[in-house]
Parts: sequence; C-alpha cells; structure tokens
Amino acid sequence: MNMKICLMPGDGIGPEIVTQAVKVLEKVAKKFGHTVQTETALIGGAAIDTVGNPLPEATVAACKAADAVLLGAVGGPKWDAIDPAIRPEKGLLGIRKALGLFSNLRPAVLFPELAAASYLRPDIIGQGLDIMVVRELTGGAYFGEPRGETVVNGERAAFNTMIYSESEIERIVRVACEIARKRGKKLCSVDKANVLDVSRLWREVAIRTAAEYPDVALSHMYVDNAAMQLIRDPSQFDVIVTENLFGDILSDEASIITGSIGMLPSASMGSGGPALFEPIHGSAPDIAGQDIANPLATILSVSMMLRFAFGLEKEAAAIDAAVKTVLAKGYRTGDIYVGEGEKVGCSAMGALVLDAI
Ligand SMILES: NC(=O)c1ccc[n+]([C@@H]2O[C@H](COP(=O)([O-])OP(=O)(O)OC[C@H]3O[C@@H](n4cnc5c(N)ncnc54)[C@H](O)[C@@H]3O)[C@@H](O)[C@H]2O)c1
Ligand SMILES: CC(C)[C@H](C(=O)O)[C@@H](O)C(=O)O
Ligand SMILES: [Mg+2]
Repeated sequence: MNMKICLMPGDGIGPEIVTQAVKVLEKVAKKFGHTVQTETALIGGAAIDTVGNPLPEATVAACKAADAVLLGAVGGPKWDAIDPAIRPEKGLLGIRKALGLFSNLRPAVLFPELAAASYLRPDIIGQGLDIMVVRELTGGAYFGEPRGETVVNGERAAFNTMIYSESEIERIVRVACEIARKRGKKLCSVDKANVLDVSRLWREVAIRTAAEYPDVALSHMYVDNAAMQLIRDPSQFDVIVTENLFGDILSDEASIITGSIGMLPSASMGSGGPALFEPIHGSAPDIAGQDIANPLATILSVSMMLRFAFGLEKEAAAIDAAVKTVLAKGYRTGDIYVGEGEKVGCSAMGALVLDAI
C-alpha cells in the first residue's frame, strides 16, 4: 500500500516529536512492504511567521489531498499577544472543522511497565487503566455562535455559546456506542445536565441513540463528578463520550494516570475523508528545543493512523509492541522517569523504538 501523509509539525516540540514519529512510520512501512509519501504543510505559529495566517489555504488543500494527516502541536508564548482571530490554535480548530473531524478518540492506557510513573496509588491502578475518551470535536463552545465581546452595564463582558444540535450529538454517541460494543460494552456519557440546557438535550439524545445498542450499558455522569471519579476509581470507566470542552479537560486529566500527557495519542475522524492523528498534548514551550520531549504520544498516534486510517492492524501492533519493549527495558524520557531505568531524550527514545521494530 502507498500511504500519502500530510505532516504538520507546527510549533514548540512539534517538529521534534514528528521527526521521530515519521522515522517510525517509515520503518514499519518498509518492514511490511508499504511505501510512504510525505508532504509537509505549515500550521499554527510556524504558518503565522511564514505567511501571516495559522491555516494557509495550501495547508487545507494538502490535508484534503492526503490519505491521513499527522500533526505535532501548535501555539506558544510567542503568539499569545497576537490578534485572537489569527492565533495558532485557530489553525488547529480550522483544520478540524475543514476536514469535518467531529470524532476525537483519546485512549488513556496505562502501560503496566509505567505503573510506577502513574500519579495514582498502586492499589487504585491495580487493574491497570484502559479508557477510551470519545470527545466531540467540532461543536460546543469552541465553535458556537454568537461569541465575542460586548459591553454590559458600562463594563467589558465576553461570551461564547455552547450549542449542539441533535444530529451532532447523535453521530458522536453512535461512534462511542460502536467503540464500546467492541470493548467492555460500557458507555458513560458525561454532561452537566443538572445545569445546562445543552447538556439536557445531550442526555436525551444519548439515551435515544444508545437504545439502538442494547448490548452497550449506558450510564450518565455529571462532569464535575466524572473528574473526581477518574482519580478515585478509573477502572469503573470503559468508554466515555462527552462534548468538546469537557473532553479536552477530562482527557488531560486521564493522561496523568498513565504517567504523563506525553503518552497519549489521538485520532480525529469525520465521515470519510482524511483523518488527523496527533498527541493530545500541546507544544510544551517550556521544554521545546532541548530534545527532551516524550515522542511516544506521537509515535502511538502513528499506530492509531495505521489502524484507523489504513486498517493495517499488524503494522499498528508492531509499533505498540516496540513501545512496550522499550519501556520494559527501562528507557524513560524525563516526564515518565521516576528514578529507575535510564533517562533518555526525545531523539534517543525515537531511535530506541525504531530499533525495537
Ligand atoms: N493539539 C495542540 O496542538 C495543543 C494542545 C494543547 C495545547 N496546545 C498549545 O500549546 C501551548 C502550551 O500549552 P500548555 O502548556 O497548556 O500545554 P502542553 O500540553 O503544551 O504542556 C503542559 C505540560 O506538559 C508537558 N508536556 C507536554 N507534552 C509533553 C511531552 N511530549 N513530553 C514531555 N512533557 C510534555 C509540558 O512540558 C508542560 O509542562 C499553548 O499555546 C496551547 O494552546 C496545543
Ligand atoms: C490547542 C487547543 C485548541 C486544543 C483543544 O482545546 O482542542 C488542545 O488543547 C487539544 O487538546 O487538542
Ligand atoms: Mg487539550
């Protein structure tokens, strides 16, 4: 198979981690007799600096022409004071919208080898952790209109609109039900239906949609309780489905149970068309340019790409196994190093995974 991949390294640690992930992709492809064709496109701060726009038309075109997209991360303090209309993050939100990527899968899996790096007590993570967070990605407060600034009683006020239509809720709940069906058959829909109208509709549509999946046990949880339960007893969760902003927050929270946000990959998909794969973390400006970032979330995003965009299960499993091997040998980037094994940098970690394939 020939795989046409659009690479968007972006900002901060983005180029460092994408470089490692691409090497891994190329090695796996070669080993299994595939070819990879890559094209690199500008996004985020890097695009602002070059062409004055976080999402150039050429980038959208390159993504649409590819079979799949691999993104590093966008943003950083350099662009924090910029006109909000052209912030780096607008580039990421824009490409998600342009490709119709409403479904964001964020698996939070604790590698048993990393149990000591988890921030939870051993008795709590005893059974390990394997949660799939299904985050709605193109709706809610991120995109809702109206939004903006106004003046209320003589002072500045700002507002956003958290809005979901029935069809938007239904399609993401359907994705989550299909995933739950292939896993532990438990789906927890997270909302704030005790306060928000949008959450009450979310819950109603979730119940109606999940009724078509009698083999999937649907439960509901308020988001504040969910944030607490994730830490108190994460093993109660199988698949979580939630709206855009809640999913953003809960997935960062879930990541730390696995040791580090540097471990969590993600897949963003729509209905056909190229999907986008990226770590859930950001551009980590505090460690950028030092070759110390953890590239594993991006490498595992390549594994998700092979599995979900190309149906290449063996190839994806080869990456997962290589990561496991490297962790079992005790190699750790700084974020998952807890005093045992050998601390390595970003490119060294990439090379170790490469060797294990
Ligand atoms: N998908 C994305 O592109 C994305 C996601 C989140 C944040 N951002 C942007 O990134 C910038 C920084 O945001 P932030 O600091 O809130 O979040 P962040 O995820 O970039 O960093 C949070 C903390 O986690 C650490 N970290 C993150 N990834 C790591 C890795 N691979 N290895 C080791 N440590 C890692 C960082 O060093 C930092 O201490 C902002 O501009 C933000 O908007 C982008
Ligand atoms: C950078 C930002 C727009 C983005 C989001 O909020 O979706 C990030 O936090 C993420 O999790 O991918
Ligand atoms: Mg986030």
